[in-house]
Amino acid sequence: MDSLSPVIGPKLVVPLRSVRRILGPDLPPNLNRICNKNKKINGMHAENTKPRAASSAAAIDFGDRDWKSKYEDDFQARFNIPHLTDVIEDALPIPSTFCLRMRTPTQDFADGYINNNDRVLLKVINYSSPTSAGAECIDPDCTWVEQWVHRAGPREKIYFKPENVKAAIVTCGGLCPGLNDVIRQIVITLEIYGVKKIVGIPFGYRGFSDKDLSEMPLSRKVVQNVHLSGGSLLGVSRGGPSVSDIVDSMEERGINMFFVLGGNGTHAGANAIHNECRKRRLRLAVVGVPKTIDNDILLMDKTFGFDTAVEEAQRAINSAYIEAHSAYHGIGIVKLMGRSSGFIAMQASLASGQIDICLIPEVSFNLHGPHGVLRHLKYLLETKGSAVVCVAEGAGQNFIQKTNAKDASGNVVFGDFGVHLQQETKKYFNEIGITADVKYIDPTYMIRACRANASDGILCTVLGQNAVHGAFAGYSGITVGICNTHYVYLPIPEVISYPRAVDPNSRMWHRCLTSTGQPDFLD
Ligand SMILES: Nc1ncnc2c1ncn2[C@@H]1O[C@H](COP(=O)(O)OP(=O)(O)OP(=O)(O)O)[C@@H](O)[C@H]1O
Ligand SMILES: O=P(O)(O)OC[C@H]1O[C@](O)(CO)[C@@H](O)[C@@H]1O
Ligand SMILES: [Mg+2]
Repeated sequence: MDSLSPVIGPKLVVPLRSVRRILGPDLPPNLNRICNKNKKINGMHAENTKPRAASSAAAIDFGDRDWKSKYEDDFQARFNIPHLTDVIEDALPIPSTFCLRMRTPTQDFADGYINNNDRVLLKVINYSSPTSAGAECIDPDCTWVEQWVHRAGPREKIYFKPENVKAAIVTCGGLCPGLNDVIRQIVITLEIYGVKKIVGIPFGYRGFSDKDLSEMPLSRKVVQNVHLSGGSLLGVSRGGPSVSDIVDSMEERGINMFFVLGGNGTHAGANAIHNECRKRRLRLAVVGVPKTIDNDILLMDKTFGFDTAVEEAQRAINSAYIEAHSAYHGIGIVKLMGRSSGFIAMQASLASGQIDICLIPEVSFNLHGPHGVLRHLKYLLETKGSAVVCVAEGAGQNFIQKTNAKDASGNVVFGDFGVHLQQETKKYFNEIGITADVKYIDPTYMIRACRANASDGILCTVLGQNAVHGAFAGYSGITVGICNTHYVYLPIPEVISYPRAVDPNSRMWHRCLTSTGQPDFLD
């Protein structure tokens, strides 16, 4: 991507020079900030996933009277959801075997099927100006452009005979509250369609290659109460066999419906598996369910487990607050998950109202110096007597020695900034001769192992059901999500082209700053 190209909204790339051509050299301050911010974010996440190659939006000529309709057509093509019939022309639909159990079905009460042409609007704010807070614009005038995505749900026609289906479920990456709820709902919904052969692949993609691991037969009876505990009934792992080995194994096992629960990495794998299946012309549906406690998947309102994490984090924050408040010059530090995205830290800080400083990977800060975090802690002790800090795990990595260590999936292993901050805080107050009682709480794995709360329980239920509806409808290479409170199907590449991050220019981050009252910690 042209390093001068700002990303104004997700992946809508407008070359900066064309913005400048229209607006002149002086960009509105907001747009300037957007440009700078995105350069920073793209650089920061380069290790993980590269931003998608500039789409045709990069070549938009705003002088063209039809640019808007061309953009909308391009968007529609990008968000088209792949279907088995794209490569298997003779795949014929049959009437759905899914029906709601009504003792007295009436004509008025439709079967509840979704029309294939139903769409959901992805963006709902019509920004009147690029300078409007948090504006996501495509052109310099911030013209309203419609971006429609496919509505999820059961279809009247299906592309699999339930008696011929062997469905497999896998959970990959780290744990996340709600995994069991999704597994449970997939199994229950498959059975309602009439599927008898349902298996779990143990310990992520590794379960396809490790000869000691055997498939776990699944049924409503097996999964009935799994949602009452956290973790994954199937186990999780990072790393594993190659895509072609996975597809070989699926062919051997006779799997023709594959449900993949995981984050960005898992979805990259799922999409590669889908492409390999297409290459082999297999009648096999691959459907993802985004699992990321960090909430770092693009375009969705949220991912399951995130709400639970924010809720559970309150206990740690409250403990840190009580410790800090009860000590003479107490400072509480809480570290929360978020490798490259500070959503949990931001939302947990907002929810608690007890945080004085929230540090996230997306926003740079100084530790030392007249405007640094430590100096502000001193001010807080002087004025309030105590302070509570919430840090996302990916924050402040520039202060820590890099190790080059990677996990089995190739993700960079981070240093512990929470511990570093604790040590630096102690050292700082020691050096300036002020008493400070520093307590550090790292609740990350306790949070991740929780069972889903009620709101995540509902989200998991709907996502699990829709994953099955999507597979039966013949879609493959898709994932399910919630956009503007409606459930949708999205093509996998569009949601994983880079990890979703907190926008430092967003209303939500501004609200967080308003709530904590923290300065910007920059010189
Ligand atoms: N680009 C890729 N292509 C194929 N498979 C991949 C790719 N990236 C990751 N994977 C596989 O996906 C699985 C999970 O990846 P990863 O460990 O990154 O977790 P994740 O899905 O991103 O979830 P989390 O949010 O917990 O990190 C691993 O088995 C890994 O080998
Ligand atoms: O220690 P593990 O299992 O590799 O998982 C840690 C990672 O998982 C995540 O929660 C994402 O699932 C990250 O925030 C974190 O870095
Ligand atoms: Mg990952």
